[in-house]
Amino acid sequence: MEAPAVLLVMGVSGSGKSTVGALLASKLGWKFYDADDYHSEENRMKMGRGVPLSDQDRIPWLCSLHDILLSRAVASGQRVVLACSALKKTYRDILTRGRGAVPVKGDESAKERLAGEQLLVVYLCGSFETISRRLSQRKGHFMPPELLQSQFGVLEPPSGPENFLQVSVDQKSPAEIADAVMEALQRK
Ligand SMILES: Nc1ncnc2c1ncn2[C@@H]1O[C@H](COP(=O)(O)OP(=O)(O)O)[C@@H](O)[C@H]1O
Ligand SMILES: O=C(O)[C@H](O)[C@@H](O)[C@H](O)[C@H](O)COP(=O)(O)O
Repeated sequence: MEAPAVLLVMGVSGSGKSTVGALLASKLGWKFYDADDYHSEENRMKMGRGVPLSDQDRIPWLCSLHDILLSRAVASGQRVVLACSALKKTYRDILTRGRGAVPVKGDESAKERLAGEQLLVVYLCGSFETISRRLSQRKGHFMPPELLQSQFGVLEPPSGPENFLQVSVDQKSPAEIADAVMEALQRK
């Protein structure tokens, strides 16, 4: 398999995406982006009021993550770790291929799309109990812990043919999770 240019660290709120993603980027020497930093003010306010985002709220955000971070970075030879909830398969498809999933002949933007194999999904899975406990202890974040149930409701864990690794976060520290991902990357 071609080495991935992008690691997409995904999972529900509180699964450890930001913490583990930053650790992985530092181990790999890759650029780290946190999708939370790219939400519109409306999206942040909505989540802050305890209302889950809809597809309509998420799709423009995911398209811009594809356009401004992933396709541009990969086209310029950068390697990137992106922490992003990416809860549904269609959201991951948008991150990988942008708004149009299928390249259109004569469409110049097609060359900026990422081949599926260039993106490896790192799925951080964990129990509601563990993640909810961690979220209730997290300070200074706009996402209210009450939205966790809806995140599990929307979650579509990756499955074949998606290019992914799955790591359980229940019994491991962030450093142990990052080490497990690094080992799995070496085996790929
Ligand atoms: N494996 C872990 N073990 C213990 N605490 C963790 C672990 N991963 C993350 N945390 C803590 O849980 C909270 C949520 O982690 P965070 O990285 O913000 O998750 P996310 O980015 O997925 O919302 C933070 O306070 C973080 O320090
Ligand atoms: O699609 C969504 O509903 C949001 O992106 C959500 O999944 C994300 O989790 C928030 O941005 C909170 O940020 P944390 O994941 O860092 O808690």
